[in-house]
Amino acid sequence: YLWPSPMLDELESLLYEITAQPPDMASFISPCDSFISGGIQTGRSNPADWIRTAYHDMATHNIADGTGGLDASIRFAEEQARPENAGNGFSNTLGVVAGFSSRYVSIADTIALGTVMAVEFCGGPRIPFRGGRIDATEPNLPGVPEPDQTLDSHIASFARQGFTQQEMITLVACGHTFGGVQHEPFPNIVHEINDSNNTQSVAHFDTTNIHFDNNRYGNISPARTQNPLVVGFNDTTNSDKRIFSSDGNVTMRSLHYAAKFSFANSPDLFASSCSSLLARMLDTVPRGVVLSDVITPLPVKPGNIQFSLDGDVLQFTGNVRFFNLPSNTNRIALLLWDDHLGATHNSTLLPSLAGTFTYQLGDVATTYRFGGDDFRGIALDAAAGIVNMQFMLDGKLQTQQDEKTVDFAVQDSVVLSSTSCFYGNNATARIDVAVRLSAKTAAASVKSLYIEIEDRSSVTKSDFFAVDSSAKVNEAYTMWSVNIPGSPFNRNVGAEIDGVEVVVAKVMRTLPALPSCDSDES
Ligand code: HEM
Repeated sequence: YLWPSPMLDELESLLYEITAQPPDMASFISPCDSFISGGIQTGRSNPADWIRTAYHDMATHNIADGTGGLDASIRFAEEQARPENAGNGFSNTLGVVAGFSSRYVSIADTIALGTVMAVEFCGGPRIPFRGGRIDATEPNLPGVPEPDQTLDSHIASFARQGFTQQEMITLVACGHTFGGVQHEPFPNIVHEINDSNNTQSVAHFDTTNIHFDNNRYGNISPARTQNPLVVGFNDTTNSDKRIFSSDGNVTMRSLHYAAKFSFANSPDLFASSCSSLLARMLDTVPRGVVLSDVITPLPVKPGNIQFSLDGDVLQFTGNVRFFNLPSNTNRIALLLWDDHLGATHNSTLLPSLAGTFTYQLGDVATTYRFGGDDFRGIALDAAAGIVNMQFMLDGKLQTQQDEKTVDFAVQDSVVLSSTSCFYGNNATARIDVAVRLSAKTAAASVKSLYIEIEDRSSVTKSDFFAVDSSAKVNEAYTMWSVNIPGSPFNRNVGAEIDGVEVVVAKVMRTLPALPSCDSDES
């Protein structure tokens, strides 16, 4: 995809700018025995909960009528209360992953991301990730298979979800390499285990229950496995036994004994089968939801682009991240830009404080910031403004992901003014916004400027109240103002530009220390 795209840019960061440090998502699964309320001594782990949550959310899908699928309907209490969703793993999972949703990233996308990360971080393959899932507004119909049901009903259930019998066998094996069955929600399957290292009495599927692995000695051989859904004391609930042996063990043999049987040259058959089937599981969404292409890292990614109009000067700040550049201590890095008057300019890019950083998955980010030594960014002539950026490294223009586009579009139609200020006791702020005269779209969209309060995925908008729309700041911009009563923290100035709603400025981040308005009045 081409930058900018608010949703894909955010998902790309969540997928590739991964560190195991808080507050990143990966910090909850590093190490893989992490659990929401303590470590492995509970017998439980976040990666297992996250993967089971994604499956149970998806398993309501009906391929015939397109209803259900991975749409975060599992967040509704009504779904969690169903017997098919026994246990508190779903609320535990949502308590973590939903925190990474935003106005652009759905909770359903964070559930899918959780599975991608859990599998990859805990020894498994990369699962190709697409974005764009849409959160359901009400619970889905029931439809998650339960261990006491018959094999025929399980085959029918997976067929309804869109998976063949062979795919069912593989997908269950891929999921049940993590975690286990807990006593409390499943007392008919697991007795209480009086073990201070397993306080929640979890009978694990295998001995490596916090790792994705081809458990070659487990599962198909009742003599060798500990899987409580294969060798459980209650044969009615031995669903994995019935599922794994349902084709005479052909699929399980080929997965687990690849080296000995027909897949002699495919030692990673288990990993590759799980990668593609788990991707299909995550991409099983209600009909009509269109997912993006698989998100791969952007080679060049601008970030934190902000403007502040100060008289005739448009202060322009931002940074740019390059992935996996060859190391070069003498690199000459330039930002070039085209202005509204047809001229091209350039400025040397400066190493950012973030510098060079290796992320958890091995991508090396080299980050530069725009502008001078004073950290105020680049002073643009307000009338000339900016239309497009290009980035040049050692004389070579860098391209976007399509390997041909060199332009990175920037909009300066609606920008924050440095005259924004606080009244008296900081209870009220006056936010001044400058609208570019020449921008037809901006002129047309003045009516749709607004202040918004962003709270995770909900956005409350207040219409922009124009105090003085005729005041010209300079030859290029007119000024609009609004008074925000109450705390001005976390307010965005939004605008509709060319029919697309964008956040023009994050008020507090742009102007960390607003000056007092009171001097205006004196
Ligand atoms: C017929 C199909 C299936 C049945 C009957 C079934 C049944 C179960 C049961 C009873 C548990 C114990 C849950 C708990 O104690 O919290 C469990 C755990 C689990 N299941 Fe399944 N499952 C099925 C398919 C799948 C699939 C397709 C996946 C994912 C690809 C999956 C992933 C998991 C995971 C990761 C756990 C461990 C959860 C934890 O330890 O917190 N299951 N399953």
